[in-house]
Amino acid sequence: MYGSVPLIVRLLASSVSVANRAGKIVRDVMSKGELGIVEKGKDDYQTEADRSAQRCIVASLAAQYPNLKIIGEEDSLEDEGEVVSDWLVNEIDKEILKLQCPPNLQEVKEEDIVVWVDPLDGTSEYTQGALMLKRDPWERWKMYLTHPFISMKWYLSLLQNNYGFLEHVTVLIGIAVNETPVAGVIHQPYYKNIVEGDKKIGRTIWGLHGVGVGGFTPAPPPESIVITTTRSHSNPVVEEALKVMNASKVLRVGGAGYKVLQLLEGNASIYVFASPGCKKWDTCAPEAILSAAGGKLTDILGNFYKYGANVTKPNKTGVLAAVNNELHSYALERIPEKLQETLANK
Ligand SMILES: Nc1ncnc2c1ncn2[C@@H]1O[C@H](COP(=O)(O)O)[C@@H](O)[C@H]1OP(=O)(O)O
Ligand SMILES: [Mg+2]
Repeated sequence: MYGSVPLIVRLLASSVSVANRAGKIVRDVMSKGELGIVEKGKDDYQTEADRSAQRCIVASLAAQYPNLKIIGEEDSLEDEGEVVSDWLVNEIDKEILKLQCPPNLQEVKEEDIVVWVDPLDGTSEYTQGALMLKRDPWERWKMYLTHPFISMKWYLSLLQNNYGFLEHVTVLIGIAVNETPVAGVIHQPYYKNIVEGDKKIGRTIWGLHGVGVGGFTPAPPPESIVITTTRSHSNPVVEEALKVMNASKVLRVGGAGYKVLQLLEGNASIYVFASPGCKKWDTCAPEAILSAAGGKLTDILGNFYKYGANVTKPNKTGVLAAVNNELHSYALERIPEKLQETLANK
């Protein structure tokens, strides 16, 4: 039906609609209250929301674009469980379809593309948010006792943080062409919005190389250096890389998607994470959107990651990102060589 629209624009338009549906699944699982938390590895968890949202995204895109290579965080699920028809999205965002495709992307074919999917980035923030949504203190305490990974100190800090960090949760769909992220979607299921006077929940941010970004209002970086980094996966090397930045403030937030939003919305200047842990599905969509806005996302050594179908999944050498080249160079120059070597040899 939209065959005259170049593939990359159609795929981005479909991804926006699919991410919106996945975001609703994420909220529905939370409302039902049964998260079904499974421990995948150290500090690495999966919930019913991750599983269901991934099924929705992968099945919906595969049905419309059968020759795409799609790689998702929860790929071991591929053949398990049915995809209810209500999760199969065939709508396509009409506003995105109107975008003018840049000449260098007009001939892209499905075979040139890898789609990287993180159905729920910020799983720690999601599960801790669920805990904090239990308004009845006794119910909350009971859930805390069965929750896998929160220390008492952290529990108390969550209580002080106005019931958690659900805005940090995102759904990420990144589109890489010939190994480079060129388009992407970051959906925030818990973003609180006012649209034409009505309260709305959720928003969807997109980016396309050569076109730009949409779904939010970009803002220039803060006047002094503000760093954004992990709140749940820190270690001494991560802290060392923060110290050398000479920052006026450090924003510790969850998820790679939400950290890149901090850069795009002018709340932070640089995203620094000097550790393995992030994977290609965490950074593909954020990198595509950031670079469409004129920014740069690399590893801690200043090298771009590649997003082809056969690359290794972990971003072993960390993340360094900024809204412009100048801030990226500022940060890169400050990372000690020794620290770069430590990560490169991990
Ligand atoms: N040590 C780790 N183990 C598992 N996932 C990690 C680790 N470090 C980072 N991540 C993933 O990278 C994202 C950004 O990290 P952080 O929030 O710590 O800055 C996280 O949301 C998490 O993705 P996910 O939540 O999808 O599992
Ligand atoms: Mg993630």
